[in-house]
Amino acid sequence: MPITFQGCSFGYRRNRPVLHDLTFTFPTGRTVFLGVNGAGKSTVLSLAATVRTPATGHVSHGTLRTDRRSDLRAYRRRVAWLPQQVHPVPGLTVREQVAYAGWLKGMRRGDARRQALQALAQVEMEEFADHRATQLSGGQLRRVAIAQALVHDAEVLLLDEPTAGLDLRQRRVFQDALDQLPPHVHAIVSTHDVADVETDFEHVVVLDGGQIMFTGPVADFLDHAPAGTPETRRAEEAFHALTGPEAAWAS
Ligand SMILES: Nc1ncnc2c1ncn2[C@@H]1O[C@H](COP(=O)(O)OP(=O)(O)OP(=O)(O)O)[C@@H](O)[C@H]1O
Repeated sequence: MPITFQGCSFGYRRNRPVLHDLTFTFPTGRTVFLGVNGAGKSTVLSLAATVRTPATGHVSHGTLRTDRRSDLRAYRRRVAWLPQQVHPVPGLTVREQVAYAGWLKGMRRGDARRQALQALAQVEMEEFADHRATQLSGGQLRRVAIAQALVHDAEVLLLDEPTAGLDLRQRRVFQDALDQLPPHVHAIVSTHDVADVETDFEHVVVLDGGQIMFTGPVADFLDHAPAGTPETRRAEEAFHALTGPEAAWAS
């Protein structure tokens, strides 16, 4: 089941609105979420994660709506969120931090501890399970945060720049973890890295100035690159064609 935005508007205090009456359904499967700095990607993901509340409208997953208090608990169990800023929890080991994330999502303590090890293995961090989370490098901490998103059986993963700061090998490990998700689990991954869009994702969503400029399969996205663009630059050029000055003018 997809995540749907219905008439969502949102602005940070006193600033001009970031989203205005956004109505949009994210594709299912593995979706890459693109946009220039400040386009509104993190804002969209945080609304879908119920970390922020839209001024108007709501987000839904199936019949569950974020504006119905009685739905919130069940909605949050279905949705996992990896924020851009990741913080270690002082005093907790890596395994405890991941298990804690699962417990917050309603898992039993024992299940959360067991699943935490499995999630850490998915990001090659099991050897750090007993280390203090505060002693990790930035990239290691990000991998722990990915494990936090994977630990409970969410149906939608909202991952905000999960590979920022990861080395090439760990980017591949992350991608393998995405590839191994069960078919009913959907991932929305925001990134500035368009190089591997074709191999790693099924769908593309492009946001610009809080508006959806494109949504569709990767092949259709790549078709926006000007004719004659070399294969290796098609994703980048397609992105520029959709978000460049002319695209902004046309909208
Ligand atoms: N906490 C905040 N307070 C005020 N304004 C904010 C805050 N967070 C984001 N903004 C503003 O909201 C707009 C959208 O920001 P957002 O972080 O959602 O974009 P983004 O596409 O995720 O950008 P990036 O790629 O740089 O992470 C920007 O103009 C930004 O300056």
